Amino acid sequence: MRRYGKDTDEDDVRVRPGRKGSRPRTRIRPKHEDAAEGFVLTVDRGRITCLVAGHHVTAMKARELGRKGVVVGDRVDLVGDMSGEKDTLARVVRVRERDSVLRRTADDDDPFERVVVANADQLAIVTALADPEPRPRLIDRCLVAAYDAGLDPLLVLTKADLAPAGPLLETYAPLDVPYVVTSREELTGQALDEVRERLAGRITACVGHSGVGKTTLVNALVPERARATGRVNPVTGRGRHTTTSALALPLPGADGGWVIDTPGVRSFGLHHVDPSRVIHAFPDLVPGTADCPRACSHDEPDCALDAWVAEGHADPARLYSLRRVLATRERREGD
Ligand SMILES: Nc1nc2c(ncn2[C@@H]2O[C@H](COP(=O)(O)OP(=O)(O)OP(=O)(O)O)[C@@H](O)[C@H]2O)c(=O)[nH]1
Ligand SMILES: [Zn+2]
Repeated sequence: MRRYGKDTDEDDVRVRPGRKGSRPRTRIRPKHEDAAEGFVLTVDRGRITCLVAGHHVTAMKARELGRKGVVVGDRVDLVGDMSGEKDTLARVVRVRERDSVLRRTADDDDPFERVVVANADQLAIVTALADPEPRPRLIDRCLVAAYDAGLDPLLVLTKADLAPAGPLLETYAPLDVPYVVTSREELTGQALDEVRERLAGRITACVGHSGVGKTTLVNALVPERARATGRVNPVTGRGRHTTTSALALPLPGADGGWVIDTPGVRSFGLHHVDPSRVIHAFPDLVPGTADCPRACSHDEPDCALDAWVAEGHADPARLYSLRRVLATRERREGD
């Protein structure tokens, strides 16, 4: 049977002369069953670089995705030109369900959330011990963001050649946050191995204030980075203050894993954070909230935790630390 027989009203179809090989458009949208799976490495001005079957493919968002964002760490389905050759573009047609979302707002009054990274399971909070001076409130805010997103925090204290780590670590001891201390000189030796161990097999987002040595650290972890960045983002020289968009880099080694470098943050807005999720990062204190008033922020006079801790059920330093990180949700000058 001929599909476009003369006896149908196809006569009404005007075929433009000179358009060889043009076919009438089908109204049925393809279901993209043949879509390939990709992992988003970076997003730069609408260009999405994905890892697809071992090579880099540049893609755009398909219109059917609407306003749904695509961020680094997303697992996506792609169709179109998957050759990865220069000037080719594929289309991202689906974003798979995310295991986690790390969000931030530009500041606390800003209701507009930005998803920074998807699917990470660890947040490395990179802080220099000097130059720039450590900012405990920024660390606390990153901790809250990690707790809220369900990521395991990891403190990475850099520039140990400039100042000792002791005082800062004392502040964080009651929080039981794992940490590593590094300095540039050690980035070939044991400190680096320690970082590697912590990162192996995981998807780790790195955040930190600009200039703390995040890029230096990531470059040490991923020696092929220069090549990788050259391929992913030729514009970026990756010198000082040049990290402009988040970038996922594969960790060498048998366990694999990803490290995601993010642009330096000056602040970490926490408009979106729900205190009832933060308490779950303090499982030892959770039983003490049984008698709290409804929707207790655990940072208010009626909070039942004070009495419970006073009865000896938990270390007061833990409650103090919870309160301290919760208090960082309130904005202060310089955050
Ligand atoms: N003394 C000392 N300097 C370091 C160390 N690590 C990095 N630096 C220096 O600190 C400066 C900033 O390092 P980067 O790695 O570019 O910092 P960054 O955090 O990636 O900065 P952004 O790209 O702005 O986010 C550079 O001049 C580094 O050479 C260290 O362990 N000790
Ligand atoms: Zn409470």
